[in-house]
Amino acid sequence: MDDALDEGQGGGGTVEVLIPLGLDQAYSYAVPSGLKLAPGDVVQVPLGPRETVGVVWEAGSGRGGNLKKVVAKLDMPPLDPALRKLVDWVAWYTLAAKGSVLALALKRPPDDTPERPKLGVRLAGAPPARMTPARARAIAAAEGGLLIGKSALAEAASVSTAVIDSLVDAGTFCVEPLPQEAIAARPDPDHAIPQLSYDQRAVGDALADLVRKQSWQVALLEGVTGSGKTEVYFEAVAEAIRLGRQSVILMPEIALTAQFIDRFEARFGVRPGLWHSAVSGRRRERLQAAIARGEALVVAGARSALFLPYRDLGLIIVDEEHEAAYKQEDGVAYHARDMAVVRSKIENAPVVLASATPSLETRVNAERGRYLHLKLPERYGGRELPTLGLVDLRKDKPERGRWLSSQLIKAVEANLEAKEQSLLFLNRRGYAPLTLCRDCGHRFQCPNCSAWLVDHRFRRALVCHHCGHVERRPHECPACHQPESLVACGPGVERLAEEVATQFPQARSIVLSSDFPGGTERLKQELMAVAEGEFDIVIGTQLVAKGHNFPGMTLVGVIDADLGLTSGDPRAAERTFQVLRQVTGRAGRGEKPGRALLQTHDPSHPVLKALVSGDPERFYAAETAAREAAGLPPFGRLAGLIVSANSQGEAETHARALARCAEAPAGVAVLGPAEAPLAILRGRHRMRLIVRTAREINLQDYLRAWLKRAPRPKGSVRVAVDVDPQSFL
Ligand SMILES: Nc1ncnc2c1ncn2[C@@H]1O[C@H](COP(=O)(O)OP(=O)(O)OP(=O)(O)O)[C@@H](O)[C@H]1O
Ligand SMILES: [Zn+2]
Repeated sequence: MDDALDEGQGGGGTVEVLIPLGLDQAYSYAVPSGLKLAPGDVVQVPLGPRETVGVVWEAGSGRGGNLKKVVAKLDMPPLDPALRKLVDWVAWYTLAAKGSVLALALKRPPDDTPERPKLGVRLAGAPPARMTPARARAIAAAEGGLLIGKSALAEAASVSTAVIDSLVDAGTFCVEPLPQEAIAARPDPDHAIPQLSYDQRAVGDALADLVRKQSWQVALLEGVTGSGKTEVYFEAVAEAIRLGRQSVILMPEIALTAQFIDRFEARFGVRPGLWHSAVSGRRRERLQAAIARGEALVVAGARSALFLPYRDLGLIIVDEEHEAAYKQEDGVAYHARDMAVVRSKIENAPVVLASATPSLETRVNAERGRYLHLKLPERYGGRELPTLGLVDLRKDKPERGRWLSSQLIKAVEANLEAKEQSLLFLNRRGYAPLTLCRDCGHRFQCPNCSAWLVDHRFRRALVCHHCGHVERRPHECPACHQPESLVACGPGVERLAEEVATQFPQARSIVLSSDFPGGTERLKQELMAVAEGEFDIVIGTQLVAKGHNFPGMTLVGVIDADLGLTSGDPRAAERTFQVLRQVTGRAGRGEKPGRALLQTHDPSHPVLKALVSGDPERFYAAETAAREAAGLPPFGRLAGLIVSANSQGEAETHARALARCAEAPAGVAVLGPAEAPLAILRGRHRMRLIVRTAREINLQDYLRAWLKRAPRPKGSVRVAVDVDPQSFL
């Protein structure tokens, strides 16, 4: 730098700064003299009338000229080259603006609720005037004057926390804040070494080897439900800890339950660093800093944990890699599993994709030798996989307005008799998916979307599952004003619960669904209560399908195995296979063997036949052949373009203009435009185009060139590109 140059000339040269907004390019700024900047530095820069945060993406070539100047360098860890490369890569792949991708990496956790210090109690004063056995136990447990968490003390003394409170009131105990929990205590790889089975040991060793090699490799860990995949990938995590390198375990948000954390703690002695939306902003901020310093050795998080500033990432694990929840649907449409593979390559580290039902893409990669294929074909402890049977609903027909076949009812009764748990699975929230007027046929539709409103009795409302629109369920039909004429059509979990209560009045039953008040905290409690055997019958949506361990569960009844097979979505068969295999895999994980009954109107459907045969190879082979024949992923590439606008006319005009300037060289097919299956969403009209190309065609280049030729969207028109679409609505 030449300090002699006068400031107005931008004595410090220039830098290209990327701003975390929907902009694709970095902007040039002058560097004030005296300020030293390097790529990755986080800076404050003027943007229009305001100032904003940005990241130095590269050194500039020019001399300041009349450029605006960088205001300051912020005291934040710089984005290292690996993370910058990931941002560039994700933007290239998804066609999202680079600034939008940067926002994922630079996002500061919300500055929300301050971390509440947890309170503990300590023995401080004289015993209370009135002594009870419970009080005496609590005092005895607090002997020695240590500061103990209130609930921990209550548990140790087997008293309720009310007893502790009463002793605080009496002055026997005093209350003090507990010392702040360490955000990233060092896990001990040898805290509790498990006794692995022969198979588990072989796979665990292979994974630990990959970590030791410190080079890039994708491994598919395919193990049947209950085979101990978690136990086994913990071996790889342990190895990374021994080497002092960081690991990240990605999970679908909902799988980050108390059960997982407890297992981690039992294995490593401390909790992992947790990164998901329910963790307070302050905690996440501290964790982020600890990650950047390399102190947090293991992070368990939802998909956004992929963009954290790891200092020395030595291992990535993607648990339940087949989960659709890994695909972000709004904003930057990235698939966290695929981007995890990208990040592991950039970091030169192994990545483990774990699942009992891998995605077809991953399966094919493993079969063709691109990924290492590690298998756990048996359940741990010699337990058998559940036996699966179909119930033909055409022959064993439930009564009108009911959904349990006589075979399923008998099976549940037998289970109640034997004091074993049953799970009834129905992937439909609410009471009924459709409400109509018996007299005039009026149906309740969302005013903003082309979707029926779902009756939610617990909430006393009709709800749109796409935009969240809520209205009261009226007493009369709004069209013909006939009172009491509205009828519910079809089943939801709430309605099934009603049937269960009538059918099995003596049973303790519970509905588990994501839309009840109380959020994830309540759900965690409920899942725990189920695992502890407090309920006989569990009624649940796909939330209960995976990752949970209910030792007393021996029967799974699938109410509607056909649901999802008829959607016309190219992944319908795969999705159904996965969810049904996962949910039936909840049965028989404890001492007793399990079984599952699947109710269907189409018992000869290939997906159901493959499931019942117990031979997943049969399904994968047939589905692989079908995809190959149709040129669908992973044998071809796919992208969806959604053109949306405030009016049908605008959306259609633009979609047609877009289609007209599409080229179709050999190996490229452009389908549409057609109305999207969800033709109106949140008041916006939607048209869809699909691009399918051969594998060797560079889909991203093709799309970019096309969009460049195409007319700019005007007025309310927006074009959203979705590479590797998972949802086809
Ligand atoms: N080596 C082992 N020693 C003791 N317990 C084990 C061992 N391996 C597995 N288990 C137990 O078996 C059960 C199933 O293991 P785990 O949850 O890891 O299986 P999974 O393959 O992840 O199953 P799913 O795919 O259904 O989630 C757990 O309760 C786990 O603690
Ligand atoms: Zn809606």
